Formats: sequence, structure tokens, C-alpha cells
Amino acid sequence: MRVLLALGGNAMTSADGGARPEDQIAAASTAAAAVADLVGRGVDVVLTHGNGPQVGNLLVKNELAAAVVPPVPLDWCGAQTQATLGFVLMNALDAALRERGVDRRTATVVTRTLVAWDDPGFTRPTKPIGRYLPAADAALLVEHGETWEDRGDRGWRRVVASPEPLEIVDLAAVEALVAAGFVTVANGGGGIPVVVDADGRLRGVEAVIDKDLGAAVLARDLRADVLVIATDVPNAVVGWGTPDARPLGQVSVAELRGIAAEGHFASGSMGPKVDAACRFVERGGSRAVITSLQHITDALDGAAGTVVLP
Ligand SMILES: Nc1ncnc2c1ncn2[C@@H]1O[C@H](COP(=O)(O)OP(=O)(O)O)[C@@H](O)[C@H]1O
Ligand SMILES: NC(=O)OP(=O)(O)O
Repeated sequence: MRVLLALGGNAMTSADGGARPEDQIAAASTAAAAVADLVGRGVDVVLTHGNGPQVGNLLVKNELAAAVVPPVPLDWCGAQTQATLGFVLMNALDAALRERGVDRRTATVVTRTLVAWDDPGFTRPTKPIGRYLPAADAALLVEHGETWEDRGDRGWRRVVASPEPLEIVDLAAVEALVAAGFVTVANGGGGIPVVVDADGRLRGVEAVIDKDLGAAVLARDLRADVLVIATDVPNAVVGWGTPDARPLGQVSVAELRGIAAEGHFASGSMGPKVDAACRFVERGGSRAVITSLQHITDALDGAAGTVVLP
């Protein structure tokens, strides 16, 4: 069985959202243990990951240091997060595989994803990145031209352009590594967004793709049997935050689309996960799962998580 496992930003930082190197190394180690268990059971795992906290933090560093060293654009920051998180994940995976006596190598592909130059996402920022701030601090940055959004209890968060992922440019490289037996990390942060210029060249664009929507494209193109979206909650929940909250177990894609249309899944968090799971199944995937890292093995056995079926 081939599984495309998408690790959320929450699986790559500490429980309180900490993104210090030690937080990320510890979180990667927890995620790697779950992945190595699956690989040890004979599951063919391809990994992708979020980069929202990390890419937002890098952007801030660039902006603060702009008077001293040349700042780099957001797509460069995205590429840097793929490399850094790939490196952290490979170290963690190598150790977890070795501890279990599983003889598999790891690799990371710096992956570009094609987007349309005229995607409406470029004019209407929707992707939350970086740290949370109190409303008053966010208001100061809005005065400087940034777009910030109220994200509820945790505060305000910067939002940036997030175009639709159309095609994984480096799919062949990912396929070659997977076929050669590497546990492969690819398309981190949904892929580095690129457009085709008039002269046919690829050029990076300043945006952050939603990693769950990118994962749905990669899972389809790798002909994965299952897309697993790992986050910090065991299920997608109908009536989230209300006394009538009800975790979803097995659900058909048509039923889940109907529930989503009623507004049960927040944009920028559970909304894109549900959309990605539905897209994968609608495009021929046999199963998509939304659950927490702790439950992925049970979820693959159909005993946990929100399992989306045709
Ligand atoms: N209907 C819902 N069911 C479950 N979780 C929800 C729902 N609506 C919003 N959420 C929030 O979505 C979060 C997961 O999304 P997100 O924080 O973007 O995850 P990740 O960083 O792991 O990709 C949960 O922690 C929860 O707070
Ligand atoms: N690129 C992206 O969707 O990252 P997060 O999952 O960390 O928000």
C-alpha cells in the first residue's frame, strides 16, 4: 500500500506552537516514530509537510535584516523551509528507522509546483503564516501594508497569497526516488509556487501554497492508495466548538461536501484539509484520512480518524 502522509504545521512545532529549532527537532522525532512504524509494517510512505509557521518566521527575519543584507522573496523563503524541514525530517526518520531495524534510506526533493499567473489567490490573500500577534500589534503591521486576519483565540496572523496547485513540476524526481526505495520527503509547504513566463521559463512567485491541497495533487499523481492528513485533532468535527460537536468517522465524499457547504470547517485550518481529502477521492483516490499523528496506524485500519470514501 502506498500512502502520502501530509504532516501539518502542528506536527512540526511544539504543542504551544513553539518553532525554535529544538521544538521542531522534537516534533519531527515524534512524527518520524509514527512514520517508521508504518514503514516497518510494509507501508510505502511518501511524506509532505506544512511550512506556515516557518516560512512566516523567515519572512520576518528577511524584513528585519533588509537594511543590512539583501532580503529574498517569499518563494525563496519557501524553498529554504523545504530544505531545512527536509533535513530535520531525514535526521529524525533515519534514527527512527534504524531503531526499528528497518533498512531504508531517506531523501528530500526541493519541489516546484505550477500555479496560474492569474490565479485569484494573488489578489485575495488567504494563507495564514508565521506567528500569532495581539490585535493591536497586528494593526501596526497592517498600517505598513501587510494583510492580517483575526484567527480567533490565539490572536491575529499574517495572510499571504495562496494560488491553487496545478501540477507537481518535479514529480518525476519524486517518483524515481520512491521507486528506488527511498522514504521521500517532497512538496513541502505545498511546493514552491512557480509560473511559466512568456518565454517558457519557470519563475518563482511570492505566495505560499496550501500544503494539503498540494498533497492532494501529489497523492493523485503518485497514484497513492491513501492520502493521510495528520494534524493535532483526531477527527474533523461537525459543529466544532459548539455543545453539539460530533466527530466524523467514515463519510462519503458527497456527504462530506454537503457538510462543508454548511460551513462546519474553518478556512485556513480544517477547511483546506477537508477540501484536499475530497479532491483526492473525487479524482480517483480510494481513501483519504484526516486524523492526528497518534492515530494514523489505527486510521489506516479503519479504526480511527475521519475516513473519506468514494
Ligand atoms: N470543524 C473542525 N473540526 C476539527 N478541527 C477544526 C475544525 N474547524 C477548525 N478546526 C481547527 O483546525 C485545526 C487544524 O488545522 P491547522 O491548525 O491548520 O492544522 P495543521 O497545522 O496541523 O495543518 C485544529 O487544531 C482545530 O483547531
Ligand atoms: N503551506 C502550508 O499549508 O503550511 P501549514 O500547513 O503549516 O499551514
